[in-house]
Amino acid sequence: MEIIHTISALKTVLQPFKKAKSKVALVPTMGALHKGHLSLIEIAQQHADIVVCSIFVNPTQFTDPKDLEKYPRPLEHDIKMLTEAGCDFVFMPTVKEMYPTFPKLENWHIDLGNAEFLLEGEFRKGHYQGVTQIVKKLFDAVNPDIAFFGQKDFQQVLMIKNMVKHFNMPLEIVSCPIIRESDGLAMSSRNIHLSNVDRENALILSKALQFVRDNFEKLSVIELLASAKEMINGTQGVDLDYFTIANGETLLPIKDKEAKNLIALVAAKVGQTRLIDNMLLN
Ligand SMILES: Nc1ncnc2c1ncn2[C@@H]1O[C@H](COP(=O)(O)OP(=O)(O)OP(=O)(O)O)[C@@H](O)[C@H]1O
Ligand SMILES: CC(C)(CO)[C@@H](O)C(=O)[O-]
Ligand code: BAL
Repeated sequence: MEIIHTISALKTVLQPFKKAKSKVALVPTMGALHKGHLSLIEIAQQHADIVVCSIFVNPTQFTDPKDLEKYPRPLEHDIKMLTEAGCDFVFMPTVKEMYPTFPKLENWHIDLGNAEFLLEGEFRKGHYQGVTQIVKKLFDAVNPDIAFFGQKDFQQVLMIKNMVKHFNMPLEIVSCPIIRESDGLAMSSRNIHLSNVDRENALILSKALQFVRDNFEKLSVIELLASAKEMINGTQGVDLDYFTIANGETLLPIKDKEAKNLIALVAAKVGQTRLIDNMLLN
């Protein structure tokens, strides 16, 4: 695996593959890799000839400076994992490489639709402008044919698809299943911050989602939401931001269960760590 730090070096190494019409995949990450990330690499390998993984902790998508500061950066571990996974290139730029005027921020604003302001967008204001700003730069640097994202960040996939439409970018966006620990906790780089007690408490998120999925036919939306919120609010040390059953395209809460493409989404602070999770319902 080759490690690349600059956009120009990346373009140079990828050029022969483009010329040969090889299919190039991009898996964007912020590092601190776990099996969830590796599953994206594996799926990318099944769809493309060349897989590029980017590792970049993007400052413009963080709304909480403490969250940015303490974001884990175990680079050697990440390189070892990607090498073992057979990834072809890892792109690890500096902040200056991606944002030449940093700390002065570039102007960036695109219309991502109303869903930008819901759920994560409500609790992390401006988050999806920062996400789409860096993902556009990564797409421009790699020029991939296909890019892979996790369903764990469900709203992020929607926002990136909207960004791709906005710029008419000729690439395919693939959403990949959530990889969980054996007890149900969704894998996340931030899980590393959980104490033993937090780790135990965090299970209530996937349990509440599973409850909703298991009882979706039996109970009304009101009953499902009441029970799920009761489960979470009844767990000490867990502070719920939202639990919703929403339309998977608009992210608006549903009133009845008739529609297709429904999803339950949750975000909560467990101890000092904010976690998100979701499950498709039909
Ligand atoms: N458990 C998981 N299963 C599948 N994909 C995942 C999982 N966790 C993260 N991903 C995906 O990996 C990509 C990179 O995510 P990122 O580097 O932010 O990791 P993360 O574990 O989501 O970290 P955090 O949630 O703490 O920011 C994203 O597309 C994300 O959705
Ligand atoms: C897509 C992404 C790499 C952009 O920084 C990030 O939001 C992530 O890891 O999900
Ligand atoms: N996994 C989404 C990136 C973030 O939390 O900022």
